[in-house]
Amino acid sequence: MIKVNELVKKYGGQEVVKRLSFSVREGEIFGLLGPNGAGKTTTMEMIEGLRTPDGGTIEINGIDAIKHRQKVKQWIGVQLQSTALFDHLTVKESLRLYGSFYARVRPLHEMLTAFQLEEKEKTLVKHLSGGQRQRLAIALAVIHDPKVIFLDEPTTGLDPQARRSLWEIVFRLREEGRTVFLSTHYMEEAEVLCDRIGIMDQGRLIDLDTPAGLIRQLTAESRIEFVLNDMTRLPWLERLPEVKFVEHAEREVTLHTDQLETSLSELVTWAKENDVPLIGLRTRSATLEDVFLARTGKRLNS
Ligand SMILES: Nc1ncnc2c1ncn2[C@@H]1O[C@H](COP(=O)(O)OP(=O)(O)OP(=O)(O)O)[C@@H](O)[C@H]1O
Repeated sequence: MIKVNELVKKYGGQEVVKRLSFSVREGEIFGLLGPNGAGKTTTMEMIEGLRTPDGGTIEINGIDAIKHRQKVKQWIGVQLQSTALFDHLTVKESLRLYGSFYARVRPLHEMLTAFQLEEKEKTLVKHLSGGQRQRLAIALAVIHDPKVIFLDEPTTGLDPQARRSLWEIVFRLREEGRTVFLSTHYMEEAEVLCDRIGIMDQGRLIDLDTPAGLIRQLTAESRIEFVLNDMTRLPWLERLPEVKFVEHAEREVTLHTDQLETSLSELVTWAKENDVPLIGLRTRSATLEDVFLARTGKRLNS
């Protein structure tokens, strides 16, 4: 659906998007994940036709999106920043106004229902909650029934409940057969929402895969943690099957393993046979946060 090849953007001679190449498949939710300043917005806005690239090509639905901006525009929907909405219009008036820009639009009542705004149709935009504003901003972006929808950090600043309600809406966009291209700096959001994720840092795409695929790439997949009373037992733990190495901070022990189930069942059997209590036993599997740390050397939300 979208093909980007060797995309470059410079500001004042400095490259902020560096020969980026990737594809977004039809009907998927694709996410760009990266810290502030990684170049996500610049990349999205070049694809949307709002900024002109300094190099590379962009294809949308088989058409050169740089040469044929107008043609491509009808297929795409771009979520406005919620600050760009008109505060003194009601929800209904906003939908009517944006609808008037297009020859063919989705019916008003359908939009109000789909975006859970039925009860707010007569409310002024300035009186909406953060979540309602975001839902309206997305409704306005899909009023002309586009094939591809761009959402730039759609849940930034929302509380967990409003965030979840927005995720439902994004899933529905995919169910309707649309392609969703979003950016986020929330790990959990990327993991729950996206079919595939491109990790972006300093203008480059450093990895691209499904969330599970990214996590699988990590060697030390899982950890088993517990408190050990008798530290003389430590050498036995190192010999347990599939345990790669053992760390400890005072009596808090961490076993690193590629095969969580095998190591865990061997550990429990060994502990029972030797009457060793495993205090506060718990397991932890790798997350996208670990992937990000391993690939970039830094934490995303620090
Ligand atoms: N119009 C501009 N003129 C000059 N520099 C810019 C402009 N827009 C962005 N930049 C710079 O380009 C880099 C990438 O910015 P961009 O907004 O694309 O990153 P981002 O990943 O979307 O970050 P954020 O999550 O903060 O929105 C940053 O260093 C930013 O300061």
